[in-house]
Amino acid sequence: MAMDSGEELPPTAALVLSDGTCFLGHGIGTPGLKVGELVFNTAMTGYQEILTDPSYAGQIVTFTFPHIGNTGANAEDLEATTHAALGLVIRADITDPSNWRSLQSLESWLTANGLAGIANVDTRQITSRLRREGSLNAALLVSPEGDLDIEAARKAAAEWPGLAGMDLVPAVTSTQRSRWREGLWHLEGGYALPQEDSGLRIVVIDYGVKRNILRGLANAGCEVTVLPATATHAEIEAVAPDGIVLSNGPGDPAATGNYAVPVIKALLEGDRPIFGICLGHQMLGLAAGARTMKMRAGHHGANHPVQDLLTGKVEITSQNHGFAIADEALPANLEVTHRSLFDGTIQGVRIKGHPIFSVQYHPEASPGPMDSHYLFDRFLELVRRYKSQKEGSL
Ligand SMILES: NC(=O)CC[C@H](N)C(=O)O
Repeated sequence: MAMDSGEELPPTAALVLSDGTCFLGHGIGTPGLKVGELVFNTAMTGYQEILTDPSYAGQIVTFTFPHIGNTGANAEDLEATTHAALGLVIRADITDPSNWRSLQSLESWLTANGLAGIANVDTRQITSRLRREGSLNAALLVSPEGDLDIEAARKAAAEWPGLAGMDLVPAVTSTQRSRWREGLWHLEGGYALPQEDSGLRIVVIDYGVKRNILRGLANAGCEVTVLPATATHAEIEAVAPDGIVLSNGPGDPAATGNYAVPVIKALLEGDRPIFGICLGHQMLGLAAGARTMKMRAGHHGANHPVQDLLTGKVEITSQNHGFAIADEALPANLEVTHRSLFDGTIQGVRIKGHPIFSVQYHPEASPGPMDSHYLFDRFLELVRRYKSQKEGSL
């Protein structure tokens, strides 16, 4: 194996694709075998937020940015402590940390959190293959002793069923109702206490929610209640929320059909504001009667241009999805509000005549630009209006 230094070392990791292609490299993180879908992410920052986003459950992330490790690892950039990405594929050895927030090196954090990785592989070759041929399943094998059973990895990759049809929400959702109180991280160091109480009560249904969605709502002074993905319509009503957020999450939206979608369908009959994010957006589409599809290579990065069709404005967005609402057979009551300027796919919808909308991307960013934060304001404005109308009619 050719290391960056030119030194030849025996390989301690292998990445074996489902078509049998094998990349050898330097193992990092936790030894063992991980099998999942191989995706690539083009973000230049935020590797810890990416790796802890529960939407990545069942996936191995190839980073196209070559310097991974320079911010080390800290306690603030965790998007969740549940299952998330299985591991990572990087071009060079992990860079030494040189950031004031770093508490430990990326390598020791990976090991402590059970993530596997391979370094010193040609990430450009992997990425161009995934772009050309679409997503592939892969096995990531790490063994510090170098006894790599490539055949076992090849078999595991070939036999992995793939994300289509796979429901991974039960592996990442919270099991109990809880309250979220922490605001957004501030550059001065530390989390902001939520702003003055806005009096708005928001329920977030947790399909694998990222903490920065919860922080954004708490920061705006909302009372945030997090409910498990299996929450029934009655359990949601029992909180008497002024607005509902359907969170991001992993796996195939169509595979959650027997619990989440019927509940969302019932919520659509009501008049409460609803905001869907990523998996939540896809499931909102399903509940409204649309179809979802598996994309070829998906969108994973922090620089995806999206046009808001209502204002004409273009925003640069943070994205992480492999499924999307299909353009075919859209129900008449669903209006497309946002589209990707990369490939024209649907990036936002709203239910005509109702305060209900959703986006395919991540308005909370983490990592990524903050262009889409206005969507939280748009949602909270609808929530405020709903609450004052409700109080006015009492
Ligand atoms: N970030 C998300 O919520 C991802 C949604 C879904 N699992 C997809 O890959 O399309």
